[in-house]
Amino acid sequence: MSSGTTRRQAGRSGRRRWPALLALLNPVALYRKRPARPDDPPPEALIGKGVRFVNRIYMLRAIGLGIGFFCVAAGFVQNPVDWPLWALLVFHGFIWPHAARHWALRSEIPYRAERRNLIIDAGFGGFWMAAMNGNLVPSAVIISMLSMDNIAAGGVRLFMRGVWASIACFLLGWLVLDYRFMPQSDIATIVACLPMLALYPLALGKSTYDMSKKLAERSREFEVVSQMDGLTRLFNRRYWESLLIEEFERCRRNAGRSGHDACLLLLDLDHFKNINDTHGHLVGDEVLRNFSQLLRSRLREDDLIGRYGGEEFVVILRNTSAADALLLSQRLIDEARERKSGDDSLWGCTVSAGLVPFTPDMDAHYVWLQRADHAMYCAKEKGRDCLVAWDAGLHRAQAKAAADARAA
Ligand SMILES: Nc1nc2c(ncn2[C@@H]2O[C@H](COP(=O)(O)OP(=O)(O)OP(=O)(O)O)[C@@H](O)[C@H]2O)c(=O)[nH]1
Repeated sequence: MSSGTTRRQAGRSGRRRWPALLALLNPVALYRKRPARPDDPPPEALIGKGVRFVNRIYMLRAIGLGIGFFCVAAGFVQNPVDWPLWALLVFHGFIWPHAARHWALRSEIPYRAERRNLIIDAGFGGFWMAAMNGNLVPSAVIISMLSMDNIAAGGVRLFMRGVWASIACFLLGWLVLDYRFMPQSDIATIVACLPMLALYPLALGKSTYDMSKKLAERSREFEVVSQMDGLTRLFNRRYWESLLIEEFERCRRNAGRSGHDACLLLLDLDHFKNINDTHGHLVGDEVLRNFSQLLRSRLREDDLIGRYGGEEFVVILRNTSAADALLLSQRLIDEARERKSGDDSLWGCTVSAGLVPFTPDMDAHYVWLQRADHAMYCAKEKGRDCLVAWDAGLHRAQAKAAADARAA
């Protein structure tokens, strides 16, 4: 891309950003209900959402307003006020946190109600500034703590809404109370603000840390779930193929070195459709789960087992020689057959399998897979319930079949 194009694009996106920034300075736009976007969840999906958010903010609010009480109280001692303001301060410091939580939890959408409570907090902050006649230290401490809350809870938009709420309530306080600008803070007031300065950021930091830890755990869980097949809890095809590519590259790098062999095993349940048709899909699912369990119990941790499709399973036998892989695969097929007369957990299903050791002549990982597929189909053709290992003869047969297909 030319630098001219880049500059033009940057200019365009910059131009688009300006209205958004200006909207943050416009209280009418900030408080106007945002038009619904196509990817918004339906309103009914929001009902009951945000309980954890409410509880988290409750804890912070109880600590913050409890300590903040002493900041404002010190301001009131320095510049005395009438008892209704003291009563309002006691309410805000010690009753409001519980009332706000109760109110939010009883709302249809607790998350939204809690955001509203945060704006009310910011409004109180502005009002206390006016009530303290602009006493500088407590005003700055309270406003910065409330802003920290709002930006942490709802980003710049909630922060700016809070700023406007603070300004409005400051002006209201100015009009209602006999406001005189007295910014000097005496030493007692400054000392009373210190606990808030020291403790509140700690509480907010701890709460943010706990939340990010939980988020990291969630994203790890999601990652694991996205790699798994839901029914069998084996790797799903997409993830397993990525492992196959890695293994293929590893084998290519180590080609010729002993102890770095790997084999690919493709297993398919025979006449599985009959199980579904005769006993129903639930029994079919049970057979798939039982067979996965058999694979898991007989293979090593190191082997990478995946569900390739409906009743097809794939295994990368890592660091396994062709001779060992042959023995192991044959044992699996025998065990599946023996279950017919044993616990019958496979409902009489037998297994056909194709086995292909890695060889350096393979150009790409899918050649390995194609060969395994071909070997497995040869096992089906041989009458099922058996293992076919890839060898030069099969290679020639496949090459001939491919040439015939091309000629036809
Ligand atoms: N119960 C269940 N059945 C599935 C699932 N996925 C695929 N199937 C079924 O597996 C069956 C596979 O049938 P076919 O491909 O004809 O294979 P087959 O009956 O095993 O025949 P051969 O492979 O030739 O021995 C189909 O009926 C699919 O509907 C699943 O998750 N659960």
